[in-house]
Amino acid sequence: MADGADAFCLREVLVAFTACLGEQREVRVDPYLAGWKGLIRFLNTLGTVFSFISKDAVTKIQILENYRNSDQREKYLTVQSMVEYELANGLVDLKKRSEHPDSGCRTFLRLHRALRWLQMFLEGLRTGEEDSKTSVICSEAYNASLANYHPWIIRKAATVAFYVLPTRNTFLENMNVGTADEAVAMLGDALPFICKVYDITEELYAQHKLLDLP
Ligand SMILES: CCCCCCCCCCCCC/C=C/[C@@H](O)[C@H](COP(=O)(O)O)NC(=O)CCCCCCCCCCCCCCC
Repeated sequence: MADGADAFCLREVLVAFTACLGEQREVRVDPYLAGWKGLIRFLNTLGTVFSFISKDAVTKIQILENYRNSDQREKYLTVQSMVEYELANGLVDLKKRSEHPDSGCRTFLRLHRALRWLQMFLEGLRTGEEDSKTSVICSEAYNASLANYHPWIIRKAATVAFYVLPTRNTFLENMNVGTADEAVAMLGDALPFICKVYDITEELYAQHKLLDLP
């Protein structure tokens, strides 16, 4: 992977997720999307077999960025303000996708579910044996999280794609933060922030009964 301005760096991604957390437990949307964009850049270096995943993620990021660039941008500054604004104005399809198929709330929920996968995957990488298979860590994380929301055909395609992932140490060394051990140390520092972002969002969505948005 080249060392150009676009090269993936784990540090930047983790800093972005850390920057999501506000003092009042608010979750800021811009750094959240920046974190995902960094991850997608990395995903794109892993091969075209992952294109169907990155395309879907990019579409969702774009929907949320469009809200952030619209006249209502302030309402989408944090997940909390987005939920409040969209619910108060009837902008969320609660039972079936119809008038508001791409609400901020349902779109963010898809990334939120993927964040659970990320959390489990990074934790698996952090605690895994040196020569363990990234594909196994990845499928275990996937099966315990996102897979529950995907139809059979997507689960199948994702599982096939995971096979091409390199071994754990090569994967960690590709993160551009030094040795595999250094990457592990950085994951240890950053994972609590990712967990916190996940937990706060989960609690907010549960409180408003939004966890099953179509
Ligand atoms: C390192 C290998 C990365 C493997 C990625 C594992 C996640 C597998 C996700 C498979 C998603 C398949 C694409 C389609 C999904 C949609 O059907 C589905 C539902 O959307 P809908 O309700 O609008 O129809 N969409 C979703 O669930 C959102 C998926 C978003 C996935 C983002 C994954 C980004 C992965 C970035 C990996 C980078 C790893 C770097 C580690 C430091």
